[in-house]
Amino acid sequence: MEGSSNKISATDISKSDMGLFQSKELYQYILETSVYPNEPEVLKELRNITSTQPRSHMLCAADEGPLMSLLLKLVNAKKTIEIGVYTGYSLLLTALSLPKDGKIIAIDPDREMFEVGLPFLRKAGVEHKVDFIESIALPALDKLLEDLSMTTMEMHGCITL
Ligand SMILES: C[S@@+](CC[C@H](N)C(=O)[O-])C[C@H]1O[C@@H](n2cnc3c(N)ncnc32)[C@H](O)[C@@H]1O
Repeated sequence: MEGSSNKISATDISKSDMGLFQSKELYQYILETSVYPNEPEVLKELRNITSTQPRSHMLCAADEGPLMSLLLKLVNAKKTIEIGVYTGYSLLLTALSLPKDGKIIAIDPDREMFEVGLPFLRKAGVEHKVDFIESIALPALDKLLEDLSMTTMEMHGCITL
């Protein structure tokens, strides 16, 4: 659609950030009347701490949380992989949305930022669901696949230990 009037120009960037709403006022209204009042306290605390950290623009938007949580519950997710943790807002949100025996493999090369959010995972009582891997994603995913095929071979009796 090159040249079409639907193309987003640099000056429209902030408008495009509003997604479907296309109005800062409406977006603000939805945040204040629906999103923030329903955001669990521990997520609110993590959001506030994260706003004092370097690169806090990377934090996931508050209105993405309820949608992610709904989708995780709809598909009855038990195991997830989080690629790109930062301080762990979406990680904590996922951990709160999974059942008690749910598991998350969380991958990020930046352990320092993960540790900013770790006390909030503990406070919410969901730390046991998270297995943090300090790495960039691709080699960590390759290793997970390798381990999975080893386990499958063991299950089928291809390897004797
Ligand atoms: C946009 S932030 C993630 C936001 C986070 N999900 C949240 O809810 O706040 C991106 C993160 O990806 C990490 N990252 C960058 N390159 C990566 C890679 N190749 N593999 C895994 N994580 C990576 C960065 O260290 C950073 O913490």
